[in-house]
Amino acid sequence: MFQKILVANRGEIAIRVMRACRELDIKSGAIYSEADNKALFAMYADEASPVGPAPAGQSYLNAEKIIQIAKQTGCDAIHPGYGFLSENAKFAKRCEEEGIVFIGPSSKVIEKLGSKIESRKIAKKAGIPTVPGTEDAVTDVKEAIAIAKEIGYPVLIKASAGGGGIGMRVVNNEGEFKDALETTMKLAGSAFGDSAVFIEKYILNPRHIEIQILADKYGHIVYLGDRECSIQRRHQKLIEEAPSPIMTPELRKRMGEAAVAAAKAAGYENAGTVEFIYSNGNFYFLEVNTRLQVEHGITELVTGIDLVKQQILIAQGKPLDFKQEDVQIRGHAIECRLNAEDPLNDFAPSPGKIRRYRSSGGPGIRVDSGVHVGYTISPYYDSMISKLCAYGQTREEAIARMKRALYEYVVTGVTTNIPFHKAVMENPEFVKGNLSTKFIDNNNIVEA
Ligand SMILES: Nc1ncc2cc(-c3cccc4ccccc34)c(N3CC[C@@H](N)C3)nc2n1
Ligand SMILES: [Ca+2]
Repeated sequence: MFQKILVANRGEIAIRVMRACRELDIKSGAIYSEADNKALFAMYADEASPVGPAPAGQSYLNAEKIIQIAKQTGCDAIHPGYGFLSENAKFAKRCEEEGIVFIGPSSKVIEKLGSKIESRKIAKKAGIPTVPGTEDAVTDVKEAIAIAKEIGYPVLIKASAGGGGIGMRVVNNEGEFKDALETTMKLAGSAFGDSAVFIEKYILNPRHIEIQILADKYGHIVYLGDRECSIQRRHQKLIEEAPSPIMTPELRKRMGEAAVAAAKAAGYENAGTVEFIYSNGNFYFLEVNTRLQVEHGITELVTGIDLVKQQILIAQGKPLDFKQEDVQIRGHAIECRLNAEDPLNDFAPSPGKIRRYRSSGGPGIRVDSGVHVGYTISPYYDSMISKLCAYGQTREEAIARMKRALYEYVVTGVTTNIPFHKAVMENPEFVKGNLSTKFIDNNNIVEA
């Protein structure tokens, strides 16, 4: 049993992990930067240690300082949350070297799955549908053009070490290729320290559907249903739901088993998400996210399984205490990410001090918030205020509850995207479940 876990993150996810620790009777340690010294998560933990100045590079990304704090405060394990160092193989390896349990997959698996080229090979070998494209990195434009001719334009050039849509470039014809290939390789080199790129057929207007998996240390791997994450802006997810409006028991079984096969082939342990794109009845493997995701709460709502507690139990060497057939998807859950951003200023973060704050409640509502009255949203980090989740027996009930909860939510002092979320909940295409990754582009969402 762990006595104490260091939560190497901030805001709502830090509180989320600390809540799981408290329920498991495990002490929690926080790290906080100078910008977060009055933050809720730092007060919530059993112990809080300053980790450095506000810039993430000097605080939440300072691997050696975090490991030093873990050792000095007697932590057995570190939970990285999402973002920051959560998918950083070097950090996971340093934890392993220092005898501190990294709550997640092994550093080797994080490294392997951090390469999209490697991940595609694993998926293909496991018989999982992948997007038509190249097996390996391409460097030679002639070779790339030959492949593109074979699979047909438009194609995507993707950075193997990329994430969240960074280092992705659409190529519509042969003439564009040379420049697109060179710029994408250069960008990948400078952004990720790895200029390897590969080619995929560009699937137009797909849905973005992902499968949650849990794997213990004894080879038991289960999938915990699906999440639709198509409503995003510049690869920032805004609204997610579980299950996907187009999901059927057969499709869920096919995608779930594909996700488990990929995890098995990769030697996966702990919580992970296998990302797919879906179009015209076909789904294609994209990548594996080797961390707990922001939107994990909607899966917890429809399965009743606490993913963070499962992560901690798995990291302690406990076998899963349930099987695939025990997993039931019941009802429908929607998550709206409430951000301090100004839709009239191109959704730029709108940092500032929260003057009045009252979050929603009542039947079927879950709020994961990291803020409070008087809290200043920092310009140094993401502009998230909270995640508002609404659960219902049906999608219609979940939407009705989300509309009510958005009506109840009061935040003044900063501009928020609550009006955007209200407008989506009223949007006929959304209500019909007609989603795609082009939803925001295709529907001019008039702020309510
Ligand atoms: N071959 C092929 N075709 C269409 C794709 C569509 C996406 C995609 C996924 C989710 C949202 C998007 C928004 C704008 C553009 C693309 C997307 C995509 N992503 C986005 C980030 C990363 N998760 C992979 N890969 C794609 N790959
Ligand atoms: Ca990813």
